[in-house]
Amino acid sequence: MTRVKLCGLKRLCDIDWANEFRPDYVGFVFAGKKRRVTDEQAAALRSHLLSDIPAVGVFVDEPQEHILRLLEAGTIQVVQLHGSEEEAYIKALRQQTKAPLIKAFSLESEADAKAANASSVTYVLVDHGSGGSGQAFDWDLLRFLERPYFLAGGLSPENIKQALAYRPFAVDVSSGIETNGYKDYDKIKRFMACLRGAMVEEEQR
Ligand SMILES: O=C(O)c1ccccc1NCC(=O)[C@H](O)[C@H](O)COP(=O)(O)O
Repeated sequence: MTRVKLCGLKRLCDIDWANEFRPDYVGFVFAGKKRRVTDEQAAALRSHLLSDIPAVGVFVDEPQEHILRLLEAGTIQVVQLHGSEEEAYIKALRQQTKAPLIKAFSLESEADAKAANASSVTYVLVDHGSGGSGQAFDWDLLRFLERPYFLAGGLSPENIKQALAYRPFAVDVSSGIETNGYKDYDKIKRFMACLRGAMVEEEQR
C-alpha cells in the first residue's frame, strides 16, 4: 500500500485535519520562507498530532546539531534532507541517529536517478528542482530508480491516480492541498479520497 505524506503543515488546524485524514507522515519545514516553522511552533504542532503519525523535519543544508536537537526533543521522528547534502554529511548524521533519513533528489536525468540509487539514506524522495514548488517533473525518469522512493512535486487530486501507477513507496504533497499559501481542508479531503480510491483500483489490477 502506498504511504502518503502531507508536507508543510504549520497551523494547529492543519494538524486537526491530519488527525482526521490520518496520513502516514506529516512534514514540518525548517527552511525557506513560505512554510517555515520555528522549533517552538513545530513542538506545539507535534504535541497536537496523533502519536502514531511520524513528523518529518524538512531541512536544507542544516547544521546537524539542530536536527539532532529536534529528534532528541521528540519534535520530529524522521529527517528529510532537501538541500545539497553530500554522502559525507549523510554518513555523519547516520552515526548520530537511528531515525529514518530521506534525501531529496531533483530528477532531471538518468544520472540523477543513479545518484539516488547509490545514496545511503533510508529512502530517497524524488522531486522537481526546488522543494514545495508545486511543479511535477518527467515521471518517465522514474524507470531508472531501483529502490523505494517518495514521489513529490506537483501532486494533486487530478494526477494522483497516474502517479500511483508508478508504484512509489510514498507520495508527498504540499502545494496541491493549499489555497493562497495555506492548507485547505476541502483540498486535503479530495486528495485523500482520490488517493485512497486509486489505491483500491491499483490493488485490484
Ligand atoms: O515546502 C517548502 O517550502 C520547502 C522549502 C525548502 C525545501 C523543501 C520544501 N518542501 C518540501 C516539500 O514540501 C515536499 O517534500 C515536496 O517537495 C512537496 O512539493 P509540492 O507538492 O510540489 O509542493
